[in-house]
Amino acid sequence: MLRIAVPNKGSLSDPAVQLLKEAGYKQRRDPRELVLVDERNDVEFFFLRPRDVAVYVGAGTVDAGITGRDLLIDSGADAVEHLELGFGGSTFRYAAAPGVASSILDIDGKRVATSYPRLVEQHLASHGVTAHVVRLDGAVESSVRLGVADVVADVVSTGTTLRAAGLEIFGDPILGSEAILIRAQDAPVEDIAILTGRLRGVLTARRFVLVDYDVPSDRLDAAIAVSPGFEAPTVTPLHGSDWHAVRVMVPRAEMNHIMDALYAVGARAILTTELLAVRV
Ligand SMILES: Nc1ncnc2c1ncn2[C@@H]1O[C@H](COP(=O)(O)OP(=O)(O)OP(=O)(O)O)[C@@H](O)[C@H]1O
Ligand SMILES: O=P(O)(O)OC[C@H]1O[C@H](OP(=O)(O)OP(=O)(O)O)[C@H](O)[C@@H]1O
Ligand SMILES: [Mg+2]
Repeated sequence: MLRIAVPNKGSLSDPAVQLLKEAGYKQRRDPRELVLVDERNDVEFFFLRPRDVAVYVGAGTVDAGITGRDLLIDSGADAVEHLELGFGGSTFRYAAAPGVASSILDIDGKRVATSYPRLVEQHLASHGVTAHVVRLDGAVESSVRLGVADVVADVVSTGTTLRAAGLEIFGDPILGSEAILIRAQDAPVEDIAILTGRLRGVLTARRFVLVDYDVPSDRLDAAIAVSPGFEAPTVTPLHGSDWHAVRVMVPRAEMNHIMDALYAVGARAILTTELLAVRV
């Protein structure tokens, strides 16, 4: 039975559970459940602290897990990124009071507060900067006001928390992070092929929609040129007429522009449908 680690709390937990549900897996009803067996899919889910997911995967006690790229790097675990999951996006940045620092080199000799000490130590070392890293559990932004650090290094999403603490981002981003599926370094990729295929299927279904339209046969090539589709469009002659019906996968973000362009070349009865899951 495949063993998968899922974040039990924090920003990654709800979207991870939602993704697994859409991929056809059973998920827990009670947030106090620690383990859930999905017999039908031959998978066992372990609900773990997001920070600990990489530790278990690295130790090989679970086959794969969902975590953040920043958490994976900070864990130092022997696990590798397998698939980007398209949620939980953030950047990891340095910040300080205005005027204190403008580049990473200005951190030299200062105190840096963070909940991601390994990630920050690696980053400082790779730039030849020596600093004193102060490890905190959270609410890192308060460390400057409270006098335990000169600089913070933390997850930034909207930047609201930093602004509220009177801090300003400086230097280049340390990391761009998002939720990822990880696996043990030397675990066979085939073991998680079905899981990977299902997750990819949901991610593709979220990015694309299905567009159907009818088009006069002499406009067919022009219409196909507007949206060539994922591979090639499905084209069917309409009975007793010189029209064709076309079905094509279109990036969700382009959907309205493509519908406008199809209408302009003579397509009619243009319909867009949501996809639930896809195998390509
Ligand atoms: N706004 C955000 N705040 C914190 N983490 C975020 C945010 N957006 C995305 N993430 C990602 O979520 C992961 C951190 O999740 P984690 O559960 O450890 O912290 P959290 O969401 O801040 O929850 P907690 O309330 O336990 O601090 C990281 O991969 C981080 O990049
Ligand atoms: O850029 P923003 O949109 O403001 O989000 C980023 C903030 O959110 C998280 O804190 P969280 O609320 O999880 O508290 P914590 O620091 O105790 O983890 C993170 O650690 C940052 O502080
Ligand atoms: Mg947090």
